[in-house]
Amino acid sequence: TVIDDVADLNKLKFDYIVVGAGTSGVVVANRLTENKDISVLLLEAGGSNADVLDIEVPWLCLIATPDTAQDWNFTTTAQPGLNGRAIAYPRGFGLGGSSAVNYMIYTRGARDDFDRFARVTGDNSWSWDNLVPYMKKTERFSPPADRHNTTGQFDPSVHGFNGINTVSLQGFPTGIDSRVFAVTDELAEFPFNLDMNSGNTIGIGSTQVTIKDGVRSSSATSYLAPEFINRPNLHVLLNAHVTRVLPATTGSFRTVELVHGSNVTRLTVTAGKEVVLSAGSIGTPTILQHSGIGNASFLTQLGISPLVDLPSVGQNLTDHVLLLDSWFVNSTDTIDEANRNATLFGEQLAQWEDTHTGPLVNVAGSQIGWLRLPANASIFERFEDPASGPTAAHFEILFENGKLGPPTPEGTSYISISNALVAPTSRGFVTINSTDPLAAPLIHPNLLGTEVDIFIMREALRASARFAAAPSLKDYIITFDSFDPAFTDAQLEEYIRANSGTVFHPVGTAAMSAKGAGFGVVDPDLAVKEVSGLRIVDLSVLPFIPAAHTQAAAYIIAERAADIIKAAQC
Ligand SMILES: Cc1cc2nc3c(=O)[nH]c(=O)nc-3n(C[C@H](O)[C@H](O)[C@H](O)COP(=O)(O)OP(=O)(O)OC[C@H]3O[C@@H](n4cnc5c(N)ncnc54)[C@H](O)[C@@H]3O)c2cc1C
Repeated sequence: TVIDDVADLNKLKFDYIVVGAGTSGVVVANRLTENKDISVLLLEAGGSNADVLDIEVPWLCLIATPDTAQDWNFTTTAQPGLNGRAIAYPRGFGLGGSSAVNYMIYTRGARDDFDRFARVTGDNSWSWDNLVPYMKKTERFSPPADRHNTTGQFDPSVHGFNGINTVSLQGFPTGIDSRVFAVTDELAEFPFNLDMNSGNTIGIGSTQVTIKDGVRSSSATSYLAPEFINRPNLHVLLNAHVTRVLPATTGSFRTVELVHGSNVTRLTVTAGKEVVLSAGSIGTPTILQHSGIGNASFLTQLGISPLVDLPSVGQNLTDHVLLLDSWFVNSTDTIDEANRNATLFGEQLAQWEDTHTGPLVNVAGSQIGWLRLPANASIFERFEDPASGPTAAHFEILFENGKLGPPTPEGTSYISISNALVAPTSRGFVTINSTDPLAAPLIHPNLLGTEVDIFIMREALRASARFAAAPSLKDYIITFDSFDPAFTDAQLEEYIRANSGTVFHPVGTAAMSAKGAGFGVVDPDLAVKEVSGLRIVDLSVLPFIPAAHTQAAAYIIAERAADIIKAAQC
């Protein structure tokens, strides 16, 4: 039930307060309110996001951020690894959080990623095998928008078909599909992978997406569908920017302070049992630091009384790096024409509005793949392999039937063969910079901050160039557009630093560690160390970044967290 009058906050009692109605927070609020005797208040800084076309139409995700009403509109600090550029750092603002603005690619990650979580936290319940039930529980694997025959495009045995969030395959064929798959037969370094969500990610396969019948499926449209949001024991307050958590009694942080809408008066509300922070990898450490939970000497310098000295808060920010690359092709059957021809695009949008079919039901990335450096790569002579294990990639390769970005000149057509660095060794931070809790924090993802990261990116581009030279693409690709495959190491590095950005996957800023470890922010049960009444459930808790697009991890962790919280009720 959406609370219309903020004065009602005083009249109601809440067992739990969940801060942030994003990907993870909504899952927790949904699962806890399955028990009608449990009352939950879900607080979201943004609005409802209902009926926003750029959110609903899959292809339009490309313009849903940055600099929009459903984005926090953050900017990073100047990034040394990007030649000093500061870049936009989108985060979803409003119901669904980042799941309402993301690009919908759905990848769980590698078996080794989760097994590493189990290893570093000393808690085997975070292992892949123990999380598979939650992977299936969240997922309703469904037919694609065009109802095409999906045999041979995924492995049904690894999926869930009765969950809440829809996962499907892309729903419109593209002109490059058969060529990309043909290359997996031609070049051994690019194997075919029937289902990258099986635990073994390595290889190239069909992209799985959170799209239901041609429309985005976010945590807001799935876990907050009418039958859930209308539960009498689930109370949702929109436009509620949480400023701090406060100790209700010494050490028990069950009180939340917030401002509502444009009213600057700070309100407080107290949970009977627990507060769950699900404000994401930027929001959660920001709230903690304003609350005096963080590096005590840093907070003192800033003028905030430290209440709990947890120096890991806001540290360990880890993100993936994306570089879009294109090649000229001799076809007109690409997205480039609709990108520059308003009439054609209008027809596609009309088709989507009529039937939720057509090219706009797709998202960028007709196929994706996950690849590793060779075991004898020279970088491993001096540095440890940063990947979690053999099922996890060092870099991703993403294909699209045309060039992404602004319209291209008349008569030009492209294929994109892009790359992401998915085993980064760089670590950055999120820190507050002012005592004003409404001020944006400093965000330093430290993209391409290490020699290992630039090495992996260079080799990823070289792999893309080898892909582009495969027999099935030889007559299709005319020449390079973005970078010359003959570039030297130095030229490639210069090109990468000048053109890379984020894949929007920040994690790790309130990381889990073993109970009693002298670092980290939460224990393996996601309870904040050294306090009571406060848990964190969002991607800030990940100690390492999975080699995958990260939304699936948010759903999986939140499903398990809900069970942890329920078990603690008794
Ligand atoms: C543009 C973009 C594209 C992406 N593409 C993909 C993709 O294709 N595939 C994929 O897997 N992942 C993708 N991601 C990443 C993925 O969406 C996120 O990793 C994931 O959704 C994060 O979940 P979360 O629960 O940690 O945080 P979020 O979903 O961001 O939720 C945090 C919520 O907390 C709210 N909040 C924050 N601070 C406060 C406060 N002080 N008070 C009240 N509320 C607050 C926010 O408004 C938000 O609703 C993308 C992300 C973006 C931004």
